[in-house]
Formats: sequence, C-alpha cells, structure tokens
Amino acid sequence: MTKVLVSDPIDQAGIDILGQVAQVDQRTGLSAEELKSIIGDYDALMIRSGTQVTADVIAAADRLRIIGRAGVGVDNVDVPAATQRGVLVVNSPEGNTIAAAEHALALLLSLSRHVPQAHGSMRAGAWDRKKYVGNELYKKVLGVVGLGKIGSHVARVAKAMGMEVIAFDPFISADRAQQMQVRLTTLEDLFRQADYITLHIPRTPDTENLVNAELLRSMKSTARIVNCARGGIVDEAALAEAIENGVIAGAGLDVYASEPLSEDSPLRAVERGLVLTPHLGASTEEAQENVATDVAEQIRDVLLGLPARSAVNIPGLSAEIMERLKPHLQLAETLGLLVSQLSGGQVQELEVRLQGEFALHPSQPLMVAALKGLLTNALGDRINYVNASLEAKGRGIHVLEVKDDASRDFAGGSLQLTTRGGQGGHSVTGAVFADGELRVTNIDEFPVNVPPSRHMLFTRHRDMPGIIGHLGSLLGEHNVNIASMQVGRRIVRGDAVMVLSIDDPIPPALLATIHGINGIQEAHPVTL
Ligand SMILES: NC(=O)c1ccc[n+]([C@@H]2O[C@H](COP(=O)([O-])OP(=O)(O)OC[C@H]3O[C@@H](n4cnc5c(N)ncnc54)[C@H](O)[C@@H]3O)[C@@H](O)[C@H]2O)c1
Ligand SMILES: O=C(O)[C@H](O)COP(=O)(O)O
Repeated sequence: MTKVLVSDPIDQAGIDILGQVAQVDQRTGLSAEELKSIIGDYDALMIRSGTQVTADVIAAADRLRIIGRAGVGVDNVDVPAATQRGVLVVNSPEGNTIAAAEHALALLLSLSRHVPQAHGSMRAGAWDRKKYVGNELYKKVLGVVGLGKIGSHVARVAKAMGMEVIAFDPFISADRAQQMQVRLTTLEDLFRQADYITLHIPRTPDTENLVNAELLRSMKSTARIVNCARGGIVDEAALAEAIENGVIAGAGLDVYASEPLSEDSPLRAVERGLVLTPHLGASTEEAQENVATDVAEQIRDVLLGLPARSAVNIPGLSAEIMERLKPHLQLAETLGLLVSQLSGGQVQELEVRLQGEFALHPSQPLMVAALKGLLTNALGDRINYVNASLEAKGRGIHVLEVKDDASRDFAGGSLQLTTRGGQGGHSVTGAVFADGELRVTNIDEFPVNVPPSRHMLFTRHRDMPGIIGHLGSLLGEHNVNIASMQVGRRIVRGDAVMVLSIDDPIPPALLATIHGINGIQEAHPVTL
C-alpha cells in the first residue's frame, strides 16, 4: 500500500488529491524523534515550514520517493541529503505569492496607523484618539529590496496607492525595472531615502544579517521596515534596539531567525512601533488551497511514475541522459556561477556557445544548467533546472545559444558563457577533460588552465613587475592562504588576468585594499 505522511496542517483539497492514490496519514506536531521513527513506512512526505526534514530523517526514510513542500521555501529540507538519496523535492513556487505580498502590505498599513496597538487599547476599555495618530503611505517613498514575484506585486499595489517606489535588486535588469516604473538604486541609497522599506529576498549567505545596526542607523528616524521574507535577514537584537532608541520609527515582522520566536526574544519586549505576526504570510485560505493542490498533484503524479512540474532538485530529464551529461552539466553550472560573479549580477544577455563536441550534446539541459548557475546567487536554493529558464525570462535576461561544431579547441569540445549587461560583460570558457575533471580554459580573451575551486579571486590588471608579489603579500598579511595561482596574458606588459585559488574567502576590507593596488583594474572574489 502506497502511504503518504502529512506532517504539517495542509488544506483538505490537497489531502483529497493524495487520497486518490495512497493512504494518507495526517500527523502534525511530531517531534524530530517521532518523525524519524515513523518515516521509514512512507513513500511520500508532505510538509509546510513546520517540519524539519534533516539528513537524519532522510537517512531513516527507506521508502521515501518524494517530499512535497506546500509553499515556496525549502530551507527546512536538507535538499542535498534528499538528492543524494534520490528523493525528489517539489514545491509550489507561485501558489502563495499574492498572499505574502498582501501580508507585507497589511504590515505596512498596520504599522503606519498603529492598528494592533489601537485595537489592544480598545480591548482594554480605552478610547485614545491622540496616542495613535499615524502617517499616510500616499506620496511616501517605498524601498523594495528584492523585485521578484512578491516584491513586484507589492511595488505594483504601492504605486496604485500613490507611493513612489524605488528598489534594490542587483539581479533585475534596468529594462524590467523601467517597465514596472520602479527606479533601481543601491541598497545604501534605498535605506537612506525610503520612508517605508519592505524586504522580499531569499535568505542566502549574502543576505544573512543584511539589515544590521549600521544599515538601520542610515534610515530616516521616521522610517519603518517590514520583513515578510525570511528570518535571519534582519539582525533582531539591533532592530529592537533601533526602535526602542528612536533610531527608526518602527518595524513589521512576519518571519524570525529561529521559529517559533522564543518567549524571551528582545522583540517581544518592544512596546511601540513594532507589529509581529507568527509567519502568516502564506496563511490565506486561497493560498493554502493553491499550494496544497499544486503540491499534492505533483506527489500523486510522481507516485504514479509521471514527472513533477516544480522539482527543486532534479531536471526533467531521463536518468540516462543525466548520468551521461553529469560532468558537462556541472561545468555549465559552474561557469554560470563564475560568470555571474564576474559580471556583478546585472546580466541582460547570456550567450552560451557550445564548441566542438559540446555542440553534439543535447543543448537544452546545458543551457538550463548554465542559467541555474547564473541565477544561483540571486535565488539561492529556489532556483532549479525546472524553473531556471522561466526565472531568467522573468528577469528580462535574453538567452542566446550558439553551436560551433567546427571549433577544435579541446578533444571533448568546450563551453563558453558570455554575459552582456549594464556593467559591461565577461566571458568564461571551460572544458571537461578525459578524466572527467573540469577546467576553466579562458577568462575574457585570456587563456588559463584552472580547475574550479570553492574560493577564488580573479583580477584584471596591467602586466607589470611587482603586482603579483604585492597581491601575494597582501593576502599573506590577512592570513588568506593561496592554493594555486595563474596568470594569463596575450602580450607582454599589456592587459592580463590572474586567477588565484584560495583556502579562505576574501574579507570585504581586504578587497577594497586590493582594488587600490596600482595596476589592478578589476578584482572579483568568487565562491563556487
Ligand atoms: N512570509 C511568508 O509566509 C512567505 C511566503 C512566501 C514567500 N516568502 C519569502 O519571500 C521571499 C521572496 O519570495 P519571491 O517568491 O518573491 O522570490 P523571487 O525569487 O521571485 O524573488 C526574490 C528576488 O530577490 C532578489 N535578490 C536575491 N538576492 C538579493 C540581494 N542580495 N539583494 C537584493 N535582491 C536580491 C532576486 O533577484 C529576486 O528578484 C523569499 O524569501 C520567500 O521565501 C515568505
Ligand atoms: O516559504 C513559504 O512558502 C512561506 O514562508 C510559507 O510558509 P508556511 O507554508 O509554513 O506558511
């Protein structure tokens, strides 16, 4: 008997769909140990954000074929562990977009008109009209951080309410922002200018504690901020302090670094200017029906041997093609990740050139893998082989495929990714060697021969004595260990590139010093 475990509250519409093909057990509120002890009996697991699907749980899931997340975020699922065990993870990328956007707007309005506090005072028997004088949103500046699905909807509604909308999203093209009549600016400028700020970005290593004490201090003292995206993006202690000390006027939060929010969190002690909700962004009847139906249908299909439409961890390709193309897909993804970091995010066009034997492979999965790499820093664990093309299109990235089977650079062919965009462009080429090893073989027009590694530093500089030594000593002084180094140049004392594989990431202050070295034109730290 096929069995599905539903371990978080899920709309009945989803349960009914699962019931068509399996025995459905709804058991919410399980402890980690309880989940681990029963998961071995199930073919599918359906969850929301409440259940932690850890590597331990997955290791105990002997029969599990699919995990369905009735919502967007899969940060409570150990996706690499699931992938390793061949467990498919699916989600519902758009089912709760409107609900989350409307909740952010609800927080903005409640904050500016003190709705929860006024309601509390009425419940206590008061009639206080002076204490709760608020502000209008009309004609105020709204700063949207993250102009994706939810951020764009918030921007659209805010404009209809007469707000001026500015945005920070390094991965959105200027054309797309212009279409939405939103002015793109820097994060710092947005925090300085906005009367209201709303966050709609994923939690990634780049966005963790992005809103810290320093950024809060740069806000207007009358400004308010809303986080309906992910906990951990805002430093909660710094926020509580900023509100208490009048550094900013207030905040509305739906998500927290650790959920449920602990009883002794400093946020619970703030009396004025703070509105808290317990992760209710997706909690509308409509959104819950959308996500439950969307994900239950995918679970049903997969249990019947059909493909899923929103797989987080595998492309919709046959296992055989996947196996054959594994190193080529890995190269495409790595080059995408590399060129996005060299290009600084603002990519308007990606050209994927399949050279020599590469032109003989099926190009679609390679294109998708390149796009997945290109968008990984923007979208974190949300980007996958299934949604990469759609996400690129949504961001206004024009994708060009060129096949050049006459090229004879390397025996197995090579793959070149070239970006074009607001900040110029970059080009990287790579190959898969006979032993399956990946190599970066060209950066812009310069030949190199470098295996990709986790931390790297790329510079573009003048080929002149002293630069390499200077950079080497600087890294040494900052305890950054160099594993390997290569220089590529075309003419003596002309322009050159340097590629360093390093054991540690480059601290931001050191990067600023590197930019100051005489002769260095560009320096890009890269994490792969
Ligand atoms: N509170 C809730 O219940 C709830 C519900 C749904 C979604 N969410 C969360 O809302 C957030 C946005 O979701 P979405 O569906 O709009 O995602 P999305 O992928 O459509 O958009 C995210 C946007 O953030 C941008 N971005 C990434 N890193 C950035 C950075 N460092 N600075 C600025 N912009 C950056 C990306 O380019 C992208 O445009 C996610 O964190 C999601 O998990 C919360
Ligand atoms: O990622 C999501 O979809 C939202 O954060 C909603 O989470 P929830 O399903 O637990 O409400």
